[in-house]
Amino acid sequence: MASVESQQDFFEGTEKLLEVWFTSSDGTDRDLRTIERKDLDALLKLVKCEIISCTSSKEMDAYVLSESSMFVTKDRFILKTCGTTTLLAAVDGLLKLVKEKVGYDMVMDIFYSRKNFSRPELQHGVHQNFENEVQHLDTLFPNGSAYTLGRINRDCWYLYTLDDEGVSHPDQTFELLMWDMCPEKMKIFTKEVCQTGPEASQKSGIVDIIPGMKIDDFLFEPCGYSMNGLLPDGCYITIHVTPEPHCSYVSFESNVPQESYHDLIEKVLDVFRPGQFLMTIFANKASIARDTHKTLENQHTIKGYRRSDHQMCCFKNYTLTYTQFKKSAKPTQFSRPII
Ligand SMILES: C[S@+](CC[C@H](N)C(=O)[O-])C[C@H]1O[C@@H](n2cnc3c(N)ncnc32)[C@H](O)[C@@H]1O
Repeated sequence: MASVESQQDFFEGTEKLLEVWFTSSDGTDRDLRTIERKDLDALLKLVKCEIISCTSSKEMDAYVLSESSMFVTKDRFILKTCGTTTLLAAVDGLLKLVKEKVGYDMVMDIFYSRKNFSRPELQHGVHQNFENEVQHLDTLFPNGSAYTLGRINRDCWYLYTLDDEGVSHPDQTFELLMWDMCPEKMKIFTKEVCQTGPEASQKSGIVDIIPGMKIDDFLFEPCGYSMNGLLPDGCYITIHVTPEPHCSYVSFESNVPQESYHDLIEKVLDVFRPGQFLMTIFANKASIARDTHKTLENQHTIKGYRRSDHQMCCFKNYTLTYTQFKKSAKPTQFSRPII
């Protein structure tokens, strides 16, 4: 069996994340889950990934993919893919498929986002830079808006959205993207330490992040881990781990509504112990998370981490907080000698 250290191939853990909300002009009741499996497989072929497994709750079908995850509800489609997948190659096909097979004729809202890649030159087509991704999306959505948050010469996060009135019922998305991971924690997500996804979920403490989840987890050979966790009322969490020390990365995403994400953040940090992380919280006006940005504004430290960046954006219907933290072991040097 190859060891993790010997696997020197670079893997881009950073995901491309697409969320599309659909509606119909005639108000008829429709359901994206009526799309047939063969059509989903064909769509994912365009992205260069495939379905590994599927679990369902009353409100959603959740798929673990060879490169991350996909979630399908009545009116929302989420596709999250990592590596060198070509996610945006599927958007046009998705819109046509949904119109033809489901009958939705309108996009209510779209969110495309990602962190900056470690090795953008390895990406294919439009994914090598955000400007090209935006140009591509602009051909499909005449009213799209594109943003960059964070430091454009360091770590940043890109967003494309419609900035319309959009989704009116409570909606929120919380993401923690982590890198420079603790090597000991990462070992758990290798076949040297665990044999299966469930063993890795148990040993790492992932099962305890939110008790009572219906978990679908997978441990890759020789390393790498993906999971979807389903909760009541259409809530989910999804976690993806790239444990290779030279490119370690973990993502956590959830739509659980919380007035404060403080406890959840601490639990996730305890499980993974990243060197650095960035966090985004989207909440619309109807969400109980709509005021989290107020608490986060004054939060300069979290459990041994110090804030390095913080921004807040107000869209028509959503507020978005972007914030970045680093392990605060070394004091920050405020001045530099002139050389
Ligand atoms: C699919 S997973 C999770 C990726 C995720 N976006 C993340 O947060 O890191 C990627 C990890 O699994 C490993 N892996 C092993 N076999 C793989 C395969 N067939 N496809 C994708 N990743 C694989 C990669 O080397 C990497 O460590």
